[in-house]
Amino acid sequence: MTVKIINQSNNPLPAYATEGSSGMDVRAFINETITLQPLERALIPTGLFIELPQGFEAQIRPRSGLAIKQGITCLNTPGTVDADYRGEIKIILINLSNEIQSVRNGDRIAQMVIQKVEKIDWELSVELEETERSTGGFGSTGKH
Ligand SMILES: O=c1ccn([C@H]2C[C@H](O)[C@@H](COP(=O)(O)OP(=O)(O)OP(=O)(O)O)O2)c(=O)[nH]1
Ligand SMILES: [Mg+2]
Repeated sequence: MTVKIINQSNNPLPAYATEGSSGMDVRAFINETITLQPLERALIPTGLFIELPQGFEAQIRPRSGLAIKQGITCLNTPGTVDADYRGEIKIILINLSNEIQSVRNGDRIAQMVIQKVEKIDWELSVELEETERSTGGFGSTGKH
């Protein structure tokens, strides 16, 4: 499947790092280095605009390396890019470390996973089918 993309940045297009990668790494498109204080968040531009077909979404997910090395993650993970969104894709990063962190132009700050999405119609009911779990949740299946 091909998807239309506009790239207003000076960075390469989001790309799968390996043949088996689920996500394409997405790069920051910024004029100046952004510094994030502990617990500070920032909306980081990418310079990217996409045209997804109906029935798909793009998820914006954190990168594990950034999370473990720098404590940087996506605040709204997984971010949802709707199929009908035509604006610039932006990444909401937050610094969950105790140190000041920097984001530079071209840094791979997140990854984008393209997913199929089902849409449904509600069938308003007063009763639901019984199951083994029934209404049990929140640790109801055991102690460990
Ligand atoms: O990490 C993200 C998440 C969302 N978006 C864009 C695409 C998405 O289609 C739009 C709206 O996102 P969302 O539905 O999560 O935000 P909202 O607060 O519900 O805004 P809206 O009322 O515009 O739907 O913002 C991004 O660029 N990056
Ligand atoms: Mg919304």
